[in-house]
Amino acid sequence: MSFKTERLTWGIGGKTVLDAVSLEARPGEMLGLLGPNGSGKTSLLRLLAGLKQPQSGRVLLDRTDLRTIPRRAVAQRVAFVEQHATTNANLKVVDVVKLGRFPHRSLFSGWSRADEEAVDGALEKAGMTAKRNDFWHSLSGGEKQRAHIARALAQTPKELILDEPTNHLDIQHQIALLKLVSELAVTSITALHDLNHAAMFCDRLVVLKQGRIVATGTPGEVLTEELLRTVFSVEARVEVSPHHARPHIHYLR
Ligand SMILES: Nc1ncnc2c1ncn2[C@@H]1O[C@H](COP(=O)(O)OP(=O)(O)OP(=O)(O)O)[C@@H](O)[C@H]1O
Repeated sequence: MSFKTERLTWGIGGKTVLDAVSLEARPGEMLGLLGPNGSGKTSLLRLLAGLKQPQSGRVLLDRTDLRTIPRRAVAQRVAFVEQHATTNANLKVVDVVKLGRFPHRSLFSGWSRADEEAVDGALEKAGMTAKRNDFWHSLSGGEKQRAHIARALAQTPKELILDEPTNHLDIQHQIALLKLVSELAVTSITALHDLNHAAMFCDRLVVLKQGRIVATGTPGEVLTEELLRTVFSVEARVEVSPHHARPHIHYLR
């Protein structure tokens, strides 16, 4: 087991945003989190990362209640790239990525070869090696997003939480990022809006509607024409792609 939630409930201002959400991310899988705008994806990811506390229910990390695990121990294994991640200081890209090593370092340890290798590897995987010495403010939106991904990878997490990570990325980098995440030896939970990308790369999908899970399973099990109509309010035809054998959605005009 990796992440598991048990009847997680959270709300704000009298509104229930997440209603008894129970899910499990299996070790090593890429779990896609889908749902229309406002369905609760970001709220759920923030609960999983321990940035919000549930009003009832709990998050388990390898069978241990997340609330009982020290923050530093969580940070050593869980990396989270938020939807609107910002970095204010005008640091170089490499310095931002180095921040990912922070949870692994003690007060007395120097910068190690392992730290250096983690940073170099993360920059490479995120396609940011050529920009390592560029200043943050000189980056495009997509490059900033990739630098945040690199920082998360430098953390060498066992669990990776990504909130719409392909936002701002051109199509080449969207595909490259999703392929990278699907091939990493980590458990990942990724909120996505592009259902065809989710179908292509995720092992399993969880679909939220108004804070409740309405479907869980493989892309082939979940992405039905009926679900597209009732959850996403679109008419579509779903075929098995002859190219990658996953569902492919044709939206109808
Ligand atoms: N801090 C907050 N204050 C008020 N309302 C909030 C807060 N956080 C979440 N909500 C509300 O909870 C609902 C779910 O929001 P959330 O951001 O989790 O949805 P989402 O599925 O990630 O949406 P999107 O696809 O648009 O990013 C929304 O109606 C949102 O307005």
